[in-house]
Amino acid sequence: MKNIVILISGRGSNMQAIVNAQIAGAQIAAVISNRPDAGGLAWAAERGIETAVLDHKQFADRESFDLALANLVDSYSPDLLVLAGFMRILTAGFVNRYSNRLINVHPSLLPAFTGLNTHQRAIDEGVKLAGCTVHFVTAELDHGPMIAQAAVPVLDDDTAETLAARILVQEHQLYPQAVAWFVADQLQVVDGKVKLAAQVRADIAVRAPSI
Ligand SMILES: Nc1nc2c(c(=O)[nH]1)N[C@@H](CN(C=O)c1ccc(C(=O)N[C@@H](CCC(=O)O)C(=O)O)cc1)CN2
Ligand SMILES: NCC(=O)N[C@@H]1O[C@H](COP(=O)([O-])[O-])[C@@H](O)[C@H]1O
Repeated sequence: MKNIVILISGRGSNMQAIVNAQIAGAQIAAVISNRPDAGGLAWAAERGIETAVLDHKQFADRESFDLALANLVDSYSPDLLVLAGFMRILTAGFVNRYSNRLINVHPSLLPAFTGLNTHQRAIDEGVKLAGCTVHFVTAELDHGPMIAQAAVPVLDDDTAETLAARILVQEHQLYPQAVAWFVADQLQVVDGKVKLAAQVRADIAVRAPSI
């Protein structure tokens, strides 16, 4: 059984999708928010999942918040730390504690549109495809090794809200799948890129057919 801790900042719809997926081999140890008013906290608590709040506004700086957050997270002995609508940029010190076991879902087709307001920026740029990316988190914002992506069309009459809603449907399918791959040890980071274990075996077979 792998322990999963999920960090949220708001409604937590991706957290809900992961919980509802009832992933074999996964146990949601806790849901933690940096915002006391995060709607996802009540949703998780109503389902018997342990919740906690660490209000970033109560800390003098990012480093002290991240240190307290790491101590809280580590109290649940996570095998995997999942960012699900978590809206704080994490320090290198925090990220490096969870190398290759810290993931995030970002609402764009990375490397396009890192940061915030991705939907409006995609519309403003006139792109015809948008989507979401699940990736390992590194110190450099939204630049970690990508695990999976899903694309949706951008329609002429899209608003940021309509595009966000279309992408969210894909997030709710993609993120639980990515978590399930991690829990089943199907993910490997090779030269900074993520390969599914089966694909890694296939790649080796192609390069060395004599094996
Ligand atoms: N070191 C990293 N930290 C985080 C990453 C990452 O890849 N590396 N991913 C983000 C998630 N994210 C986009 O997917 C993201 C979240 C928050 C922000 C941001 O600018 N936050 C502001 C506050 C915004 C707010 O409170 O509404 C801030 O932290 O000052 C950008 C991108 C999670 N962290
Ligand atoms: N940069 C992080 C970011 O923008 N994350 C995005 O927040 C939305 C709400 O998530 P939620 O419904 O799971 O709380 C989701 O679209 C997620 O991709």
